[in-house]
Amino acid sequence: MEAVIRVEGLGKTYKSGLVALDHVDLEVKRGEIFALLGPNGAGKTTLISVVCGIVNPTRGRVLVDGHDVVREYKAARKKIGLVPQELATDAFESVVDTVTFSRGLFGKAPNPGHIEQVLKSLSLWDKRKSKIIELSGGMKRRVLIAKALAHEPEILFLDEPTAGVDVELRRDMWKLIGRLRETGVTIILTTHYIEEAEEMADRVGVIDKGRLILVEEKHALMRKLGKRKLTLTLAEPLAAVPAALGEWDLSLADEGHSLVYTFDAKAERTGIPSLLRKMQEEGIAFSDLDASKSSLEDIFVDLVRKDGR
Ligand SMILES: Nc1ncnc2c1ncn2[C@@H]1O[C@H](COP(=O)(O)OP(=O)(O)OP(=O)(O)O)[C@@H](O)[C@H]1O
Repeated sequence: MEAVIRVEGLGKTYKSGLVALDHVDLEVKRGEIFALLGPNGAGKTTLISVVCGIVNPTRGRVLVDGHDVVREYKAARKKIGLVPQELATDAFESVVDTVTFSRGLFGKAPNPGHIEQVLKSLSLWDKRKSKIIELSGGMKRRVLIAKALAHEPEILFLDEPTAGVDVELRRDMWKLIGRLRETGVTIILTTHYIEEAEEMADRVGVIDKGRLILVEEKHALMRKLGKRKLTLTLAEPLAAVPAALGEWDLSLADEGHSLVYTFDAKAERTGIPSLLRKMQEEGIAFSDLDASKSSLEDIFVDLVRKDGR
């Protein structure tokens, strides 16, 4: 698929000397949902801000649909809708005026039909005449999305779209993002909820300390790095993993009441039958067992921990 965003050798050093981005290369494909994951302070917002032309890069360049974000700022920015973390808008304006104004900022001709459709899709139509200040936090979040969609962008950036929203609104937003993708919009989101990336993303990028440490198709990532776990509830608790079971990757949990065996999700031979045989030989009985797969969250935590070493 064709790249709609090209990030080449991007670096950002803030005046304080802090290196927020360190040689980032990335291509985002047209029509995909790309999730950018990373711990606090990793550089996610800085990267989005450079791509959106809000922060100037120190090195490298960004092309948005072929337009350089610095030299051809207007043309590049017109393609992009940005949903920031915080609402910076006139609290005393009405919803419909705020959203209509956002469209005008990009030099687009008025289109009340489009604004109506955006407001309806975000369940804001009934509130269109309300002042922003009168809305709940979740509704303000919807207004941010409506503003970003007002000028019919081809690329939508969502910075922490569901931070602090309730479960219902989160599900609604996921549905909305899914519908936008169906219309061909490219979506880039940052999130701390790995579940969100697991639910929606086609590809995942992990950023840590300003470096993009991994970009991978989500399912491939989960296949490649996923681990499976077998948890055995022991009949009698153990103080330590017995030496006789040293050849398996075992740990104790639940104050010695559970034995956890971690193994490669893609391995042909799991090692479970031999482990169970050995346990029987050693007289270690279990009363229950449970198998699980690692989530994207486990994989992410593991990656960032390894990067820190
Ligand atoms: N204007 C600025 N001046 C100086 N340093 C900054 C500025 N903006 C961000 N930083 C620093 O750059 C680093 C990256 O910040 P950034 O906001 O991009 O991270 P993030 O991944 O979005 O974090 P979070 O998940 O907490 O939102 C941090 O160390 C931050 O303190």
